[in-house]
Amino acid sequence: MAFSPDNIEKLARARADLRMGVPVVMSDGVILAVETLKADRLKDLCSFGAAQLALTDWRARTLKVHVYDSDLTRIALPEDVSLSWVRAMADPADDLNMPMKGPHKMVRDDQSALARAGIQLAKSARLLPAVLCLPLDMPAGFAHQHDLTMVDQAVVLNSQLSPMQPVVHARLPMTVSDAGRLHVFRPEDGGEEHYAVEIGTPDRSKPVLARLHSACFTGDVLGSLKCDCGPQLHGALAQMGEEGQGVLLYLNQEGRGIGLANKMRAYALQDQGFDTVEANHRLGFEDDERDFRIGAEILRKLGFDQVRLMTNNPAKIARMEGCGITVTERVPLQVGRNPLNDHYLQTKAAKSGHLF
Ligand SMILES: Nc1nc2c(ncn2[C@@H]2O[C@H](COP(=O)(O)OP(=O)(O)OP(=O)(O)O)[C@@H](O)[C@H]2O)c(=O)[nH]1
Ligand SMILES: [Zn+2]
Repeated sequence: MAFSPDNIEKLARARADLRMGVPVVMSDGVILAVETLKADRLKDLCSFGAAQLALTDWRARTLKVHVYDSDLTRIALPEDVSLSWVRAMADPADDLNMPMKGPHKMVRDDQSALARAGIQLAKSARLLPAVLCLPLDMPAGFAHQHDLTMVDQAVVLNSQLSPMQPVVHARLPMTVSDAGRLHVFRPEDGGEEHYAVEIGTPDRSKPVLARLHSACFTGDVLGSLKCDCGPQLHGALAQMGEEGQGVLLYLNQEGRGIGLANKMRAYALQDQGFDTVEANHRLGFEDDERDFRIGAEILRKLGFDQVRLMTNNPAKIARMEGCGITVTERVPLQVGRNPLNDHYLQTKAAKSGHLF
């Protein structure tokens, strides 16, 4: 292994830079995340050349802005651009008070890869999916001059998974079973850790009762009534305890992969009357941004390739199968319906195909 950081390690650095508001240089230019943009950096960026604001197609639809690049849109920054204008374009919090933010000058050349990679990096940094981009002729020189991290655009766009490594496991007696064991997995790029709770010693040659649980701080820890996550987490563990074996992956993919801050933005939009899917779209996200390769890889590292999957979500089954895990049976997990999450569960059934 080389002493210097490789391409995937540089991506992890770039994510940290974006979260601090520091620009990141890519193969075709430089980008800045809108969420962490500071006024002086916006001014500097504009002094270097004609910068653009890149938003996803979903955000563009909410703003009624034309989409020329299929999955994203690029808007030339107006001459009198201000930090508050840039933020209002990216963050839907004030859409209802301030619906019109145009007219806009669209960028329509075929150089959209920088914007696409920038948005993808912002998403993986769990920020709003919106970036400022400035195309550059000599990006390496620019990176060197300003002491910025430089990443390969193709590596961002390929979204290769950083391999998950087992860090440690230890016995964990729980109320549902005293034969519990917690495994900690860490991606090689130092990113977010994920956990596996193994109950009993399941036979690796047979399908294991499994649950892929996505973190929900509000539901799992606080007992939120807006979703069914807490009861699903505890219900799944209880069933594994009764059967004497099973594996529950606790995946840190909060908010279906958009992060807790963005999930709370979505909750604020839900208080304005939008449903769970519409709220994600107004923020510029797909309705489900989770990467199921992580769960599949952890299962394989634990020695499992066949599961009896506890879920109501057929898309989860398809995505696990797509990642090479055989789902021999769907085990329904219908718990925790209450008057405050009834509409949320109905929306999941109507729009995401959940089976309740
Ligand atoms: N973006 C967003 N995420 C939410 C919302 N409500 C819950 N979540 C997240 O949704 C995830 C719940 O996913 P899962 O319990 O795996 O649910 P699922 O994919 O619908 O499928 P099941 O296996 O049937 O539970 C957690 O990460 C929650 O934080 C919401 O309104 N918006
Ligand atoms: Zn939840």
